[in-house]
Amino acid sequence: MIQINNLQKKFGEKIAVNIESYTIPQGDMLGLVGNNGAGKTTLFRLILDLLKADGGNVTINGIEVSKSEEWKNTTGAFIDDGFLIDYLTPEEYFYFIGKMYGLKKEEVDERLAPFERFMNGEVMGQKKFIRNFSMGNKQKIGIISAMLHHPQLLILDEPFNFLDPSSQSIIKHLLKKYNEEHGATVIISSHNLNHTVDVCPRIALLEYGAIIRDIKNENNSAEKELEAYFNIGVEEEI
Ligand SMILES: Nc1ncnc2c1ncn2[C@@H]1O[C@H](COP(=O)(O)OP(=O)(O)OP(=O)(O)O)[C@@H](O)[C@H]1O
Repeated sequence: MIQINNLQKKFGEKIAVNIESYTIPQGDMLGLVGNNGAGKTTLFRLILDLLKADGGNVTINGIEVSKSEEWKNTTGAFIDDGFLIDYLTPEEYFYFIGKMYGLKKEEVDERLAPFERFMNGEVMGQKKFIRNFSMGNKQKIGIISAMLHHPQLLILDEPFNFLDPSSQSIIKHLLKKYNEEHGATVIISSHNLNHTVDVCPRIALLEYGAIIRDIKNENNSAEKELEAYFNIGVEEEI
């Protein structure tokens, strides 16, 4: 379970995150949506202790993320390609990540198998360093490496970015399956409302750093509410 308490982060005078209280129970699949600059990435960085909060805290299973390393073994994340190691090939990178979590080469291979269609023959065996891959393929490498150790908490910032339509569809399916089969908490952010309502039974809408709506989404029921929110003012201004 993730608990957010009075979490605040400012950049100068700009409030990036300001969340009084928010709970994400284990096993939830949560979509974070919000306009550019709403605070999605900053919130992820605070959850992952990549940024120091100005106030408040985040706990994962009761552990305050900034005060312990324990949650790291059971958390996987891909925020941007800064997470990757550019001078390795994807294979070298996957085995390196596997080693970190005590996985043998064969175990890594086994865990890569379900991603075969997602990789579409363009990731493995290319004899190419990660730095020379396209943005879409880097995105794939990052998502897969975040999932390799079967984390109980998976955080992906804009996982559909740079992916072609069929890869978007495959990763939607894989994430849903992962959440269901592993009982893992999965949190994604996205500007793609269709994908978000397709895969996330719960959706948090961020505005100026605050969660202004916590939407239950059953059979795409959140679609209309989200479309109404994101269309506000558009007709008047055009
Ligand atoms: N390192 C930083 N220095 C200064 N301001 C920052 C920094 N990181 C984020 N911000 C500001 O904090 C606010 C929230 O940014 P954030 O990147 O979290 O939003 P986002 O919802 O992820 O946006 P997008 O959808 O455009 O990716 C924005 O106003 C942004 O300009």
